Amino acid sequence: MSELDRQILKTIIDTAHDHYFVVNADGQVMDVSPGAAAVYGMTREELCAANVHELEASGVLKPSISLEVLRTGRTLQMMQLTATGRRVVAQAHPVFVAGKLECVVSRSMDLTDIQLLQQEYAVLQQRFSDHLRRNSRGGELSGVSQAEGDWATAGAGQSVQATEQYAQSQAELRQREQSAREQAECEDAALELGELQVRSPVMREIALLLKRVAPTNATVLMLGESGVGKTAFAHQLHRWSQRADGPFIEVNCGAIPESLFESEMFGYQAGAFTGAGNRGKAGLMEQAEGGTLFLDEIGELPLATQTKLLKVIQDGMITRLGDTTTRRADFRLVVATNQDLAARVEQGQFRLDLYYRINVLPVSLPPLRERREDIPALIEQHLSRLNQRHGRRKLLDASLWPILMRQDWLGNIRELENWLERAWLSAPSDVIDSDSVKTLLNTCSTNNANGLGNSFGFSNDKSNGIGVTESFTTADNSHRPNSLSEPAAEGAVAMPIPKLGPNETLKEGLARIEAQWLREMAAELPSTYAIAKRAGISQPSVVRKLKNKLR
Ligand SMILES: Nc1ncnc2c1ncn2[C@@H]1O[C@H](COP(=O)(O)OP(=O)(O)OP(=O)(O)O)[C@@H](O)[C@H]1O
Repeated sequence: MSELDRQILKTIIDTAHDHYFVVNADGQVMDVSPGAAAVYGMTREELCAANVHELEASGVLKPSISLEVLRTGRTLQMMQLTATGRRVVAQAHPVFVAGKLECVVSRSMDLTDIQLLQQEYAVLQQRFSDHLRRNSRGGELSGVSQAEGDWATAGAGQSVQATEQYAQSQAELRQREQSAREQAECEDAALELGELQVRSPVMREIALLLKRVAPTNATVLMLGESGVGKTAFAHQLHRWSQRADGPFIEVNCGAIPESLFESEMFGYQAGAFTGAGNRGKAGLMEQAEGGTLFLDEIGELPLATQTKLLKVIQDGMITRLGDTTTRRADFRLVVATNQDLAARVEQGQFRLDLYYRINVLPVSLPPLRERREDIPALIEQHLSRLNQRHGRRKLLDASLWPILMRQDWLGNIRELENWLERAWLSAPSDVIDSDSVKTLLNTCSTNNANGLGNSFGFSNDKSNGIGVTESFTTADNSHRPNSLSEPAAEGAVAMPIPKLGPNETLKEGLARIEAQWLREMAAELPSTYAIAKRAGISQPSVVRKLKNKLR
């Protein structure tokens, strides 16, 4: 390479917006671009004297993409979190000379600034439209608003003033952004959320509300679809409450047979019934003494059982089966359901008086598709759990993030976790990329036309080998998956949209398809637990659906 070529290359690297890393086959850093220093929190000289093994071990590179490329010999792209807290998307390419991997060139782009700019842009746009609205109302502009209006509509002669004002407004925005970040950090610390990932404003509001009501003894009713986190938040409510040192007793109302409800919940005296034994047993309500009793799937309780539960709630007393003495019920009641209890009351399937008793503090947890901001943190947390559990360190390729963010996750967080586990297990290497989970991508649920479909809602971009949405035709159903419990065959990713019957409503059509799915799964899978796992819903929901739909 001539001196001129070298200088041209150096100028390109030194002045490029992206940051470059060049690493030799042993992982020794050969060169970095000057901008990399700020992103990785070390000087260029320090970085050039280091080895990527050390940089990864000390947390400067989380993870080192160059190491992955040295291991796999393949081009990779992934998200990195740097030691200075910046999020970058890194791309690394192996360089082969005569078939031998000689070095890795990686290029990273700092997304933190882009995100900041997007936020600034949104705020500026908002200001601009506010300004237009004020103007169109013909109102007088006040001092500050006048300035805002001026830069937004400045003509050529006012450009210097407009630029200064723009710079000032940017500084203000940065300051606001910083204090919002600090406030969020303070809130997190105050909330002590433990394992719970709560990023979306709506979930932060809910968490704050729950923390506020935790010290009271008020009954909380958790509402929301299956898998949204009702149990997880009930548990957190208990941890925040003054009963945190007491037990948290979780009861799945859908899983207790009606005939056993009383003995399970209230307990029994010695000899109360055949087989009761001679020592008696404390019921679940007694076991919850000093703590929290969490009744999940409360909508599943039969009417007769609802009456017995209501009596305990009203009287605050428990009587064991076969006993004459009563004991004080000392627990905080938290209940949950994914059903529309008000509708069940109207249909005569749920007691109105019990409904009022439990509907003291209703808290609705929105489905994951309505708070997609929570998805990245949930994925990161579960991935790190899986890595810990299996003693490996698999990573998610950056190309998968937007795909996973787009999914509707009809089974909510449970489905997301199950999917991730399957992806983790299916990926042959330490990088989970769209190639290694190609068939699995079809098994994510999405809110497509039939609302139940397992086709992945990609665009028609086939270039990445996964974005195919065409339906099967009757003439070509050779790609159709054989069964619902198996992922679709490679290359076949969409299901045909079933037609509604001539007089069938949408609701009836959906129920018919759901029943058909369940029938097929019940025939193929060994247990309701296996069906629940496959369908991404809870096991009691499966039992209830099988009972209702297959009648
Ligand atoms: N905010 C969260 N952060 C981290 N994990 C969560 C969060 N919310 C829920 N999860 C996890 O998602 C999974 C499903 O949550 P959970 O069992 O609480 O849902 P649910 O609404 O009670 O479901 P069901 O109605 O089917 O009983 C669990 O593994 C839980 O730990």
